Amino acid sequence: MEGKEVKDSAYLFLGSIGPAFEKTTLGVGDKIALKAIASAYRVSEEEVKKRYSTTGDLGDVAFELSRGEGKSLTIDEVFGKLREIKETSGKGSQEEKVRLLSSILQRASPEEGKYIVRIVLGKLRLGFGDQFLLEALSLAFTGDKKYTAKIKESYNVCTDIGELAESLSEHGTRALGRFSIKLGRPVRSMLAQRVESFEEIEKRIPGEKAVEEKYDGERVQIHKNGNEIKAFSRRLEDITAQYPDLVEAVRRDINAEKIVLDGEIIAYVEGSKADDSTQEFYSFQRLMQRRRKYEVQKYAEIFPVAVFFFDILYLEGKSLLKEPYPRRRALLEENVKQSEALRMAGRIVTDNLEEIEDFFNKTLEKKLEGIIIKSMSSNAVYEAGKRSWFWLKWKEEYAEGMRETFDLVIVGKYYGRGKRKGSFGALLCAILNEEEQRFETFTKVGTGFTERDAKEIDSLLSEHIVNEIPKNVLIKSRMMPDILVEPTVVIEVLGAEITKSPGHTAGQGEGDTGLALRFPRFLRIRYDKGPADVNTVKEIMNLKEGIGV
Ligand SMILES: Nc1ncnc2c1ncn2[C@@H]1O[C@H](COP(=O)(O)OP(=O)(O)OP(=O)(O)O)[C@@H](O)[C@H]1O
Repeated sequence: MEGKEVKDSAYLFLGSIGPAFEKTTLGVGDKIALKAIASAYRVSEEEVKKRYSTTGDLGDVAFELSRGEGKSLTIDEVFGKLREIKETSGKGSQEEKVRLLSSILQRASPEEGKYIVRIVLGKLRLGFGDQFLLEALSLAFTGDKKYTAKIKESYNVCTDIGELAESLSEHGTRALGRFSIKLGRPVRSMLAQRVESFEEIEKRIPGEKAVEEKYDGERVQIHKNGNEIKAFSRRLEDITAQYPDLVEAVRRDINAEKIVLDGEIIAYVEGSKADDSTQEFYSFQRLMQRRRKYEVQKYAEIFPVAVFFFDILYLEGKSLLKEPYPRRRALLEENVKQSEALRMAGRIVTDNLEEIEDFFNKTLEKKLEGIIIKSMSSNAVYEAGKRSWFWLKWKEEYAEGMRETFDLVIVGKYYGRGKRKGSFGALLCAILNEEEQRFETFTKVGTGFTERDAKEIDSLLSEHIVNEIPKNVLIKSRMMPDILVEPTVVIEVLGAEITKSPGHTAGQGEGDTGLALRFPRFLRIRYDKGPADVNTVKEIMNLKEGIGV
């Protein structure tokens, strides 16, 4: 077998007549298949129905009814006929599909008839999937199974199984590693590894890293080739028809002629009033309302979406898969003109874990899921189809390992930054060191407040503002808040994890690192408690040992 025959049979093995990203359904349902079987084997439709109700598989029915009259078919014949069936459309197409299917069944052996019926119905179950086929290709065209992993790597980039098989049959192992991204043929998405603890982030990606907002929607790879725009899902399906609004936005606002962008589609509305800096991210369920065949336009208006781009894979004829992430991000920024529907994933670049924590807390405030941490290293290429250590994911639920509440006293306040400038930012909170009789900072709380809470806290604090750090408070200069207050107001906070931190002073003794509470969330003001009633350093140390953090 060679060339085109290899290509076509690779598709057929996977029960299709083309690559996953092309629309290959034949438009044949049970009704058409039933009629074709009846006509091919000259039995009544009733007879076919009866047998179908006992076997539950029209392929088996064809096998039973076939009298073995047909000679063997060639791959070329089968493939050609199936393509013809697919392309028949319009008036009278149902009858034509019946006729075409019937004619090929007449010429098929019983076994062939069985599989042809299953393929046209999209129900081929050979009991093996892509992986098995890749192994078979390795054995057939390199003489050894050991190349399967390498073939799989190529398959992540060349997702057209037919093209891959054909190329292997012609060039053997020389075909490997030669594939690149091509317009109209999506590569498999790069995925992120999960880390088990916040510290692991630093271990996996030491030093400077990018931290991006993580959107919970639908992964999308957009291919623009002049006026032709296509959108592919993570499973490589063509989802262009579902998002006419995004297609239009790409046509209008992306100037590059040939470009491939990677991002996440999310149900989203930008704050509409001038003074409104809010962004509204909606649930995944809401986005799924857009997954429909009919009334697409109407639903596009009811459920507006935006795509948040975080990568660029191809630009004007050149693959960017081997370019490092910082370079790709720079090119992405150059080529995406932001609009309401086309956005860039929000991010910071930092080597400071506390900043990452702050950024994470802010993403939760926006009702996002978490963060993706990305390596800035020069070898951080786009690893198509891989769960890569160049990308780490950290979600709220990972931080929920420990959930305890703490009573803390407020010693300072930070203003909001950026868009939230001047407004309520975060509170610097402390616990009591009984031995030293002072308050030592333990965490910075920036989430969980309603607008009313924020106002109430502001008014309570207003009476206690001071110009210098009070004598009974220990704050590191790097944590200096915008406003200092006497330790008076007590709040209850939910926290996830106690860790060592160079920024906080709680229990630091002679050393330089104190204890800190990670992922704090404001619960309520404790009017009933005074500063002497807050948690003590001793209690926190016991708790830390008790839970073995
Ligand atoms: N800024 C971003 N960078 C990379 N991926 C992002 C980003 N924002 C959202 N994502 C999405 O987050 C997904 C990973 O998160 P999550 O663990 O929630 O998804 P999953 O489907 O459960 O796992 P995975 O996709 O890693 O198999 C990515 O596949 C991608 O679709």
